[in-house]
Amino acid sequence: MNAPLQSLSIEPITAPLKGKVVLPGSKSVTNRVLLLAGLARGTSRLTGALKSDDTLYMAQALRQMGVSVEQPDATSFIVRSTGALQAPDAPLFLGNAGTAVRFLTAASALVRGTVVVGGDANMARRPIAPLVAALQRLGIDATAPSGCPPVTIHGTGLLDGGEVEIDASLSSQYVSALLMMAGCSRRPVRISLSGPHIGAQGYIGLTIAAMKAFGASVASTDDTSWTVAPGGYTATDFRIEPDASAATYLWAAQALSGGDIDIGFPIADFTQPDAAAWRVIRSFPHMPAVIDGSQMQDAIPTLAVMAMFNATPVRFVGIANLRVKECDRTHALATQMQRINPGYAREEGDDLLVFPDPDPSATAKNVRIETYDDHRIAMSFALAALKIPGLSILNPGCVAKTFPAYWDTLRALGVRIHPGD
Ligand SMILES: O=C(O)C1=C[C@@H](OP(=O)(O)O)[C@@H](O)[C@H](O)C1
Ligand SMILES: C=C(OP(=O)(O)O)C(=O)O
Repeated sequence: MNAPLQSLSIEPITAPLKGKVVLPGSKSVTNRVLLLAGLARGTSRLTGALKSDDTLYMAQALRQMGVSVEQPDATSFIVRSTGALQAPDAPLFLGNAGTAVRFLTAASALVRGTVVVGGDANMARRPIAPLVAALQRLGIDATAPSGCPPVTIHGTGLLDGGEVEIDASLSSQYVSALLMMAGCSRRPVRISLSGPHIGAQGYIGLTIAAMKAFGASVASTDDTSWTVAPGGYTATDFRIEPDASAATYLWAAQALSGGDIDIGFPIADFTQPDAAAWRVIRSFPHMPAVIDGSQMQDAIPTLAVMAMFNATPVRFVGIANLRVKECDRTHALATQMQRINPGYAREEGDDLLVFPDPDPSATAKNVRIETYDDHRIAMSFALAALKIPGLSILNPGCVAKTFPAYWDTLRALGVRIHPGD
């Protein structure tokens, strides 16, 4: 086996980037429909799916719980299930996949027996206490002593229903997890928000749409409470749309290079929240002075790196929970920008301020960008390397979390990328 690459060095582009790319399937949708298919009795064919660390961890966990998950080709899963998840005989290891950990923590309440849900060292620092507390309020025996994974759930195989409040200000995934679990309850479940706000509301819409495709019924009067009817899920065939967060890197590469990149999917057809980033990217090099990232959080690394080349400074607000993603993204972005040029960025409370350099090509430095095992830090700083000479990206393999073909996709557009030391 080859040792993982230490770094990739990227040459600045000398011409606009042009061409057609194939985007990976949506991580968010793939992990929702994998779980829903696992909770549905019968056979579901999922096409357009993402095959990456995050979704393969989900698929493997479902197999451990008695679901058959086959991979007939590079973008499909065939899921066969009895509709009931069984207790696995070993802990579920889910890497740093937030969706898989949160969704399976709640779904494990439907299992008769014990499930331990955990991941890697980074995941062991990502908060899950609000979700565990909500499960406890529903009468489920769930514990996470550190407030982060691993979580141990002792289920009875039956969920009674009821009402539960949850503070989802740290992660909307807690609500999505409860909603999907609630579809398999014996009586209706009402979920309402107790916290001041929810990070990315659009992800709740994505969850409800996927649940409805699998036959569930969800009612909501506003954006703060939902009632899920009992009845379980019906197996179905589902076409997964491309990943909007992945699209942001290509949109940015197009804007930064003045190029023309065809992502093969109409922007208006995306249902994921990060598609909203397109409007900001399109405004480059006149991005707004203040960008609210609350509803497009995964696009912020892309937008922040673009802001290094904007005509005017940009302040990113509404990004407090970027600090509890794969790494503290606000700190990672500021620190790596400052290593390129100390004046590039500043953290102010939870805001990130980016100050463009009027002549970035003169910034030539030999900077090896630390990526903190975070795919989005690696993918976004690759965009900076298109403009600034001398940058290399450490641990480039971390893009496998959601976009394993990222480097090949850039190469196919003409970007010159070489193994570093
Ligand atoms: O529900 C989802 O699919 C996601 C929700 C967001 O996380 P939070 O809800 O934790 O902010 C996002 O950052 C993540 O990549 C995917
Ligand atoms: C935050 C992310 O992932 P997750 O929470 O699903 O691990 C992401 O993909 O940017």
